[in-house]
Amino acid sequence: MLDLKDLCLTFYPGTVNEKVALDHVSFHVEEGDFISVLGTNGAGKSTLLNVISGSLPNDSGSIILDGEDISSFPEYKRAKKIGRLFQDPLKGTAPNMTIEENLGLAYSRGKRTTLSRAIKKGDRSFFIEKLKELNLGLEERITTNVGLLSGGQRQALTLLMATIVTPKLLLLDEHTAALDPKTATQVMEITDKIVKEHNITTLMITHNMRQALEYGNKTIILNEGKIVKVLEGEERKSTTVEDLLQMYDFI
Ligand SMILES: Nc1ncnc2c1ncn2[C@@H]1O[C@H](COP(=O)(O)OP(=O)(O)OP(=O)(O)O)[C@@H](O)[C@H]1O
Repeated sequence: MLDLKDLCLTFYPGTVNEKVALDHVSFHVEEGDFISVLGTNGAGKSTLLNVISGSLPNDSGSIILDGEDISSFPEYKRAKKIGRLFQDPLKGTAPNMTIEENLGLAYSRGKRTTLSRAIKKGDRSFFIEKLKELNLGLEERITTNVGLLSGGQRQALTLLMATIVTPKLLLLDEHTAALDPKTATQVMEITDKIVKEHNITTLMITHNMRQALEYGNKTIILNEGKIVKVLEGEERKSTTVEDLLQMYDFI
């Protein structure tokens, strides 16, 4: 589904601030893989997701998504295939628009349309069904402005918006890190349910090692812009948080 081939990116090359953020990253992601991405601060995790989504240009290498080389596509074109969530629940929604309007825009992603046309007759009942699945009572608040929602409610809505048209790839950049532990667990469970139901190929950055092992089918560890460990199958099943901490000590 996703092939990363020899991706490189250096910030401020040739200066005293030169920083190699991605160092010949090659990796193959199978369709339906749900991969947790670990690594110390500055390891290159967000840069990797930024390069895949097109918000940062890579210096060299290529990105093949669903058989298509998207390396030269601008970010807006990739956004038709890639859903993305950030740590900040304020990103990804329009606060002065209602839940319904936000969902309408997300639902018409990739189509040239006006807001009034984005929300068509009959969509409301579909949106209400989708909101019910979040189990947060948002279906009762469809005409509420998104700016009035809590961080957790907003993050769950952003997740729904990113997946209401099933993306080829979902990129989650510490999307539960800013939430309190109970809400973070709730949003993580909603994420897992949506990803599994639609078999969405997903990369999820997290600093939560328990979460990294509990969710998804593979874990990769980045260090200094390189993938230094891939955990899957039996090895991943038998890996504990303590094992991961030890791995961090050795990288
Ligand atoms: N836009 C940028 N301009 C310059 N340097 C950058 C930029 N983005 C990232 N970097 C640098 O590249 C390196 C990798 O950063 P990145 O944000 O990808 O790390 P990370 O693994 O996501 O870290 P964290 O866990 O702290 O979020 C860091 O040294 C960072 O300072």
